[in-house]
Amino acid sequence: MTPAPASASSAVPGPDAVPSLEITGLAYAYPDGHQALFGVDLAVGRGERVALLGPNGAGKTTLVLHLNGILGADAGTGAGTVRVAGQPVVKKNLAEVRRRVGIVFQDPDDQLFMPTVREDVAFGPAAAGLRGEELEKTVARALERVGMAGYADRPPHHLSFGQRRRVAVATVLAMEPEILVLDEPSSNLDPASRRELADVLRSLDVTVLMVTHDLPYALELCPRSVVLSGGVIAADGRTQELLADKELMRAHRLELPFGFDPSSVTVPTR
Ligand SMILES: Nc1ncnc2c1ncn2[C@@H]1O[C@H](COP(=O)(O)OP(=O)(O)OP(=O)(O)O)[C@@H](O)[C@H]1O
Repeated sequence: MTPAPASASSAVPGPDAVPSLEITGLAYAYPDGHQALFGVDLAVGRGERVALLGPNGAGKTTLVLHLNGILGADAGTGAGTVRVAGQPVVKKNLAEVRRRVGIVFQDPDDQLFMPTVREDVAFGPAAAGLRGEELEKTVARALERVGMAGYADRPPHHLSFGQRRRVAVATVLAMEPEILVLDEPSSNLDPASRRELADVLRSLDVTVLMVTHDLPYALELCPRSVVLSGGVIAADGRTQELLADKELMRAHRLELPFGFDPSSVTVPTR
C-alpha cells in the first residue's frame, strides 16, 4: 500500500494551517542500543482522528512517548523532530508541550489519584494557575464532555472501570489539549462502555491519535489509520481501505475478528 498523502484524509486543514502534530525523520534507539524507530514521518491535521496500528513491538509506545518529551526531547539518543502545533518538542518547551499533548494511558488508575473526581479533573488546570469560578467551570465542562457531569463528588475508586476511563479522558480535556493521545482506549471495556466511549470520542472537537489493536474500533472512530511496523510507517491512508488490504494486514500481523467485514461499517467522515 502506497502511503497516502495527508490530504487523503477527511478533516485536513488548509495548506496554511499548522498541523497538530508533525514528526519528521524520527529515529530512536533505547540506551541498551535497541533501535525502535527508524525515520518516521507523520503529520496529523487539526481535528483529524487517526488510529496508530501495528503489531506488538512495532514502536507505537516509543513514538507516543516522544510526543510529550518523555523520550527524545533533544536528549541526544535519537534523530529527527517532533512539533506540536508548530512548537518543537525540546527541553525548553516541555511544560508548554505537555499542556498541549494530553495522553490517556491504558490504565485509568495511573491517572486518578485524588479523593474525588472533581479534584482529579481540577488538578492539571489548578497547577496551571486556574482558580475559583474559572476552575469550577473548566472541571464541569470537561466532565460534561465525557458524559460524567453528575460524578464530581464521587471517589474515583467507587466508579466502574469504564467510568474511570472517561474521567481519565476528562482530566486531559480539562487542559484543553491540542492533541488527545489514547493508548488502547477500548481495552477492558464491556460492549456498552466501549460504545459509550466511542460516542464521547466522536463528539470531541479535538485532534485524536489513538493507539489500538482493536481494528473495528479504529474503523468506527478514525477515518485515517497509520500502520507502524518494525519502527517504520508501513502504510498511511483510509482505515477502511487499509483494513480491506489482506496482504498488508497479513504482512504486519493485523487481524480482524473472524467474520468482520470492514466494508459493512459506516465510517465517520471526521
Ligand atoms: N526500555 C526499553 N529498552 C530497550 N528496548 C525497549 C524498551 N522499551 C521498548 N523497547 C523495544 O522497542 C521496540 C518497540 O517497543 P514499543 O513498546 O514501542 O512497541 P509497541 O508497538 O508499543 O508494542 P505493543 O503493541 O506491544 O505495546 C520493541 O522491540 C521493544 O522490545
